Formats: sequence, C-alpha cells, structure tokens
Amino acid sequence: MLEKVRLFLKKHDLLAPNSTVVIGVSGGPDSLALLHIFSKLQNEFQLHIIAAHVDHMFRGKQSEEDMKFVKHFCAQFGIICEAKQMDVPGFQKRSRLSAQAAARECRYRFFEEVMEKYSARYLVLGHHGDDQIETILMRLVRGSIGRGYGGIPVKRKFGRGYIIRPLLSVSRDEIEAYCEEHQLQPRYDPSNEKDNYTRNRFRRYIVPLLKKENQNVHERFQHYSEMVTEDEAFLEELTLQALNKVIKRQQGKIILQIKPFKTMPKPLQRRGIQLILNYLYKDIPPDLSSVHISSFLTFLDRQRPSGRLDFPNGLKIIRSYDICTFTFQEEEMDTYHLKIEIPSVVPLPNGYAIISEVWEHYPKELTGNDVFIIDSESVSLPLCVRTRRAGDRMTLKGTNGTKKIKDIFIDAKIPLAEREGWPIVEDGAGNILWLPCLKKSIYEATDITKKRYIVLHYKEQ
Ligand SMILES: Nc1ncnc2c1ncn2[C@@H]1O[C@H](COP(=O)(O)OP(=O)(O)OP(=O)(O)O)[C@@H](O)[C@H]1O
Repeated sequence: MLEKVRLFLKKHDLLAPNSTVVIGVSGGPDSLALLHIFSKLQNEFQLHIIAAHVDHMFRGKQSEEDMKFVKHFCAQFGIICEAKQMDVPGFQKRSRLSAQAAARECRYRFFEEVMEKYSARYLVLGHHGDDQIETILMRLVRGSIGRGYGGIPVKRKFGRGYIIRPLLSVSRDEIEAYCEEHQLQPRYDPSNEKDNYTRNRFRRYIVPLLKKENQNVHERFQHYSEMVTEDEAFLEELTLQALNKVIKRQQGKIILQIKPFKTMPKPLQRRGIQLILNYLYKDIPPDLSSVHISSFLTFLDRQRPSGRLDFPNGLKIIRSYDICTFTFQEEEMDTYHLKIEIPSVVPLPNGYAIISEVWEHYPKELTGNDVFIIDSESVSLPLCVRTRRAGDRMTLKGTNGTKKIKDIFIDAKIPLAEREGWPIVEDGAGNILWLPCLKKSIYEATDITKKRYIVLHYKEQ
C-alpha cells in the first residue's frame, strides 16, 4: 500500500518536496494509516509533519479518549500533534446546521488555523477509494452539477495552500489490512455509522455488489473521477471565454443577455449557469442540482418575455425581454423603456400589455382608467412606455399643477415592490400622459370632433 500511495503522490504531483504538511487525524483507521505512511515517506519527501485532531465533543468521555489516543500515537512517532476540543454542539445550536455540517465547519476552521501557525502548504486528509465510489454514486443518484459528478478531488485549493487526499488510490480493505499489518489499532467512532444513513446504505448494499464484479472497482472510479475533473476544467475554460461575452458582473448580481447566450452550445450553456451560480453563492447550497440548471434553460425557452425563477437561499432570476438578472436583492425589478408603435401590442414584464389602436372617430364608449385617448394631431410621437425615474412628475387631468409620481403611488397605497415596474406612458416630448389604472394627465383628448384618435388599452395578456 505504501508503494501505491507513493506512486499516486508522484503521478499527480501532489506534494512539493521539503514542505510542511498538516495531517487530519481522527484516530480512525484511514487517518491513522495515513499518518503512518507519511511518517515513512517523511525522509524521502523531506516533510515536516504536523498532526491535527479535533474533538467535536459530541461523545463526552469517549471522544476525549480518542484525543488522548491520537496524542499518544503521535508522541510515539515523534510527530507534533495539535489537538483541540471544540464546542460543536453549541455551535450547531447557534448555526442550525446539521451535526455533521457543524463538525465539518469547526474542523476545517481549526485545520486552517494550524496551517497558518506552521506555514503549512498542505492539509492531508484520509478519504480513500471506497469513499470515492460512495460519493460518486450518491451524486449520480441524487443529482449534482459539473465537477460534482467527479466526486472527491485529489487536490484542491484550501486556506493558504491545498487539501490533498493520497489515500484515494487505495481501498478500505487495503487500509484495514495495513492497520493490522502494522498493529495500529485504530479507534472506531460509532456515531459515523449512525450519522450518515444514505452513505451507509451505499456502503453496505451497493458497493459490495460492484466489488463482486471487480475487486479493484475503486481504481476504475478514481480513474473516472480524474477524467471528469480534467474534462470539466477544460470545458469550464471554454465556458468562461464564451460567457464573458454575454454577461455583465455587478456587485452581487449578474446580468445575462439571453439571445447570444442561447447561441452557445448546450454543454457550455449548462456550465455557464454553473459558473454564474458559483460566482453568486458564497457556499453552493446542497439542494442545488442539475434540476435547477435544466429548469433555468427551460425558462429561457418560454414564449413569455418576462418571468421569475426562485433558486435556493433567496437567489432570484428575473427575466425581462432579452435580459436575465441573477440577484439576491428583493427590491430588484426589471426596468424597461419600450417604444409604442401605432398600432401595436407591447407586452410588459408584469404580464400586461399596452395595446395601441387608431380610431376614425371619438371612442366615447371607452371609459375607465385602463384606457387612454389621444388626439393624434396634438401629440408628439413616438410614444413610449417605461418604468419610473427619480423626479418623475405629471400634470393631472382636472388640475393645473404637477404632481410627483412618487406621491401618486403613495396616495394610492401601491406597494414598493410594484412601483418599480409600474408602466408609465410618455409622449415624444417627455410629457407623462398616463399611469395606467391610476391617473390620467391633462393630455387626454377632450375635443370629440377630430377625425383621428390614438387609443391605448392596458390589458392583461
Ligand atoms: N475529528 C477529526 N480530527 C482530525 N481530522 C479528522 C477528524 N475527522 C475527520 N478527519 C479527517 O478527515 C478525513 C475524512 O473524514 P470523514 O470521512 O469522517 O469526513 P467526511 O465528513 O466524510 O469528509 P469531509 O472531511 O470532507 O467533511 C479523515 O480521514 C481525517 O483525515
């Protein structure tokens, strides 16, 4: 096994010689074998080894014993051991994370501290080949995205350096055998069995079937993982080049142009969405999966020019015509400025439309706040419909003075969220003619003897 790990380290160039490494040692068989192997490779790679252990304080005396055991084990091999008791139950209550996630967060924080303290470039963890099989299968079954299908990475950036996992090259059985051969007598954490029901089901029922087909199936999965990871890195690079031409990044949000985005090949579209999500989410929510990416792509194919998708943790995707905005901000609404051809139907992002018509006589049968009549001789064209701007005012029908649009909204008790997207109809000279369903201006036709009128309707589509 030592030889396999040595070859794996070299093949992937995991470790620069002469480095300081922090090894996460729980006291279980994997990390104990890991530490033992590294102590053997210490001279060859000229390593400075630090062991790091966290007592998550979930199991009282028992986990304290684990800590003592790890300290003692390290002392036997002359290895520095940094151990810490962390109040994970308390942190779990405050953070409302699952026990596993809370433990993980505390543990990784401590690992980072130890790396800082010793200026270590590597954190070495004991994930092995069977962990890899289980992870990939679980992600296939549950659904994942991009690199996720590649399972556990051999090397990834972490803190001031990297996390590396040299035991991905070997199986659980090989580790157990190694422990026996070297009389390592690891500690077993019974909560591992309880905590992770799904993983345990894969471990107990699925992996043994695969091992019957091929005893070294972990090597096949590892090979698959490395291929997926390489392919993904390449495709991500291509995606980034294409994506940069169709998005604009703003603080905490991304604006995407739909038409050019849709000319990108589908595999790049899917990965493009992933990159956008990686950029926006600090931590990718665990419930985000390929289902969300597919639903986004379907959303872009819909006929309706506007709409909204809600993603986990409050991310909103708002579509308005050829623009899609990804944002966490609640007040975000689509602004627009659209020319009204006459006659025409102008669909609006709120699901309504402005419909313009020409009448050869005064339409006295049309009354109400959802219709506006214009004398075509006295209006300056073109007309447009747009969202509000700061300082907008209009002269109301039946009054002389102007009134702020903002005050009209307030008086009518229009909710803030609706004000941003409320349509405002304006003429070519910049006069506000009409706030559909709310107020009309003095520019509505009063002379009923003219030969030609423009009639605007505001209707749900
Ligand atoms: N209490 C601990 N103290 C120090 N290192 C630990 C501890 N628990 C786990 N590790 C390190 O993490 C490796 C993986 O452990 P385990 O499989 O329990 O973690 P996981 O939750 O599956 O994975 P992850 O660490 O990615 O969350 C271990 O082999 C060991 O290197």
